[in-house]
Amino acid sequence: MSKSITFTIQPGGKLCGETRVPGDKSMSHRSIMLGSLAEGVTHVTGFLEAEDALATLQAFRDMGVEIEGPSNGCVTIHGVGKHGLKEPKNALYLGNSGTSMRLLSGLLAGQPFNSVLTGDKSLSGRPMKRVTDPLAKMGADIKTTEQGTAPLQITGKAGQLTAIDYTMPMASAQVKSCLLLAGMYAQGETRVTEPAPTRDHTERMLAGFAYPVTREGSTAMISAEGSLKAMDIDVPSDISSAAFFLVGASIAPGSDVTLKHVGINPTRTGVIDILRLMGANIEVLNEREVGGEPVADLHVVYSPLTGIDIPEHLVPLAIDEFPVLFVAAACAQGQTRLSGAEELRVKESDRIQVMADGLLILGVDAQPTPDGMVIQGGKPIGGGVVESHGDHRIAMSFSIAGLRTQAPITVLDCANVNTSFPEFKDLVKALGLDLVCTGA
Ligand SMILES: O=C(O)C1=C[C@@H](OP(=O)(O)O)[C@@H](O)[C@H](O)C1
Ligand SMILES: C=C(OP(=O)(O)O)C(=O)O
Repeated sequence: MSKSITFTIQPGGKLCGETRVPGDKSMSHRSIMLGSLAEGVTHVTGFLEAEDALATLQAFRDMGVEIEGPSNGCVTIHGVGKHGLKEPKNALYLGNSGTSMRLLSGLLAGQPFNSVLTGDKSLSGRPMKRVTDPLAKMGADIKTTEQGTAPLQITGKAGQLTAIDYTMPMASAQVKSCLLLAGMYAQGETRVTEPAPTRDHTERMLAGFAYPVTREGSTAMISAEGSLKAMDIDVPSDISSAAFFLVGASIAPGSDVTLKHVGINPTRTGVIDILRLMGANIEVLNEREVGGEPVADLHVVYSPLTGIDIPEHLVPLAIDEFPVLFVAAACAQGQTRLSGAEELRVKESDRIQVMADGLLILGVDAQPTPDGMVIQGGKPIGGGVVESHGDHRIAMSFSIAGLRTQAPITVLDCANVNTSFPEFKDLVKALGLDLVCTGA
């Protein structure tokens, strides 16, 4: 991947029009995983054709699953059944994708073959003990580096995993999903309790594939009793990608944007709640249910924002949206304070430090704290050159900031936008952002 892609944004634009952002990344990963384990043929539409989801797709091809596509978001998966995966010939390379690595570690722990999971520089620095420790309690054998990072060397323990009753120390859908997938191969009932609600796409999709998974309060439960029946999946647009337009339209006077067919699962809509608390004008229209997931069109019109103390219960429900919410805070009158979000430090980059560094370059008073940020907003924002640190959400967030800076902003190292949203620059330009992409 080239490091030399640069986005340069001229100030003063606004966003107007209608668009459909690409498919949900979390659901795209899970559609490949569960479709591969199902009996029969699963058809997926709306699949996210971006590097992270494609890494998952390639990993299952490497384990012998026949997968057609993707073509225009359509993927056909010829499921091999719960016990049909084959030993991959080489290490499974998962690129930048934490979701792929953590969910696969659980799934592969109980297979009758060994496997190795690797990733790029960013993924190779992210904590994996959060999955390998509870998996070890189930009888898994997974070696990490001394720092608890990838590569993960998995010795398959088919028939030897036992269920655990585990309370997660952090609110993580990746850890929960990893353990539920391991629980499909473990003796007894695996119980995973979350300290706060996290995205529940794994549970919903398992139920869609007719695999028994139950819930008691904050505990999800699964066992090895069951099989997956192929189904058709329509992946809605990713609210995490829609978030760039929700913030962009909210901060740029004259904006008026409609985002079609967005997934509004309540475990994902923290960004709407937070923006509304700040004074944003967002309407949720045409609510419907598609394949077990709520979907709607979102209409957002410019509205002056005010700083708030972000309620901590909303943090896991907006976890990937904080980089762009920091941009909203920089444009909001008064102080915005985020706490309880230390997880942001272990994403594709340290999203607290990297955003604070970039905002300071633009002249925004942004004070990082161990678990969040305090931003004094509402003052004029300058231009300048900021680094994305190879993190897709940082690159797109600073591009959106260009709607309100007083001079051009240049965002370096933007190739990683392909991780989750390759169409970003085209869609945002079509709605009115003056963005020029240079480099190759
Ligand atoms: O389960 C998922 O698909 C994801 C869960 C979240 O990570 P954590 O579970 O580490 O919070 C999120 O940040 C990530 O982008 C996708
Ligand atoms: C954190 C993210 O993804 P992952 O953990 O799958 O790399 C993200 O997309 O913002």
